Amino acid sequence: MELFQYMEKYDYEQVLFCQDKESGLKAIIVIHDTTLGPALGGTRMWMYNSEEEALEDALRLARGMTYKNAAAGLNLGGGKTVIIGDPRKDKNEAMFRAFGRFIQGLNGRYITAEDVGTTVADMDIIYQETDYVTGISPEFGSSGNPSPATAYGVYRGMKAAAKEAFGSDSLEGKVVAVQGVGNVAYHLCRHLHEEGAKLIVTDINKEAVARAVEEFGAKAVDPNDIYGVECDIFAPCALGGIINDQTIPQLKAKVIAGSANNQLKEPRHGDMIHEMGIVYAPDYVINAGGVINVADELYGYNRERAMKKIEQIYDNIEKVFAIAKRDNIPTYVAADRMAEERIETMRKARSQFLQNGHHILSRCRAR
Ligand SMILES: NC(=O)C1=CN([C@@H]2O[C@H](COP(=O)(O)OP(=O)(O)OC[C@H]3O[C@@H](n4cnc5c(N)ncnc54)[C@H](O)[C@@H]3O)[C@@H](O)[C@H]2O)C=CC1
Ligand SMILES: CC(C)CC(=O)C(=O)O
Repeated sequence: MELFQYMEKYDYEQVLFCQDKESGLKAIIVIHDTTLGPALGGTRMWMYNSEEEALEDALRLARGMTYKNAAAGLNLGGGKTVIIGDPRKDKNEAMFRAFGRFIQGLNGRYITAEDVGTTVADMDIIYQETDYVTGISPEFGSSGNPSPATAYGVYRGMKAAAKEAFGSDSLEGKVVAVQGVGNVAYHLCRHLHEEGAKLIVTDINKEAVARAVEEFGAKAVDPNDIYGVECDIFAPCALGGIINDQTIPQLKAKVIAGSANNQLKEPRHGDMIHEMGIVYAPDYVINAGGVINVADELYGYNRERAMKKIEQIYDNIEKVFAIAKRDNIPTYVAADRMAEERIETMRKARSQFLQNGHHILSRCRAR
């Protein structure tokens, strides 16, 4: 990849490669856009096959956060980190301390949180080195693990998508196929089970599957079979790129609504599902519950206030569907339009000069 060419094409601000030999830290922090405020996005730890693959993931995820934060109405820009390594084997305290120091060096331009492969305990270690971390333990006045909040937002957004597809937002009796039953999807399955939905689940982790089968009466299928199962709703809750040339022909669902980031492998796959009449709830709009929850920490965390905002994901998804209908475009394009309009409006609103704490006249600065 020609990095600068790619950065120019999608308007990335900054890419930071962080290395610490002693702890084995190899991290890539990407700040995509800070028009709306500091870049906030989680840290993913994953066993990437190559540095190129890690960089591509970080770049895509960071840009997704710009759109997610804008569409959710947050005064935050977009960024993300990936750490190269196996979260089950390669973590150590020094690694997250070193990483925390790199974040502190950015002086608030980037704020982190959990993502796939990182936990509240990891964030607590990072917190020892930097203020710019959210989703730490509640005893520090923080919001804790963002996954239940993300799950609640996905549940609300799924109801809005069901209303669009089936004429009612009730999920009772609906068959939902869930791919990946990790941190977010476990809580999502709980909401769905409580409402009377029927669950089909898969995961590469057998224990995660067994828990969903036991607690929610879910039916388990092999990971490769989840795309083609008979269901009303497909909920991708594992990794990205799963709506692609191979999986689309298998899909039987009328709705796609799940927590995974970057679900469409390429934009054209969004066009394909649109043409098939599938109602797609754009990933970064429906999965914003976690970031809305951690962002509330910037004001002094208040769970009630955060949950009220997460409820509104239902309305945000409806707004996206309305734009898509108005402009006769696929929902993923409508979501981009909604996010981009907000960023542009705010960019213009902020174009006037504002003296930011420092007096511009040197004789006044001295006082
Ligand atoms: N945790 C959060 O608050 C948020 C998570 N997301 C996204 O939601 C997705 C899930 O996140 P978490 O639940 O936090 O991660 P997680 O790591 O707890 O869960 C992901 C699950 O997917 C499984 N998985 C991985 N590859 C799979 C495959 N090919 N087939 C079936 N299962 C597979 C894993 O074994 C794991 O159980 C990710 O894409 C993440 O970026 C988005 C917004 C917020
Ligand atoms: C997990 C969130 C707190 C932030 C994030 O990285 C996301 O929404 O993908």
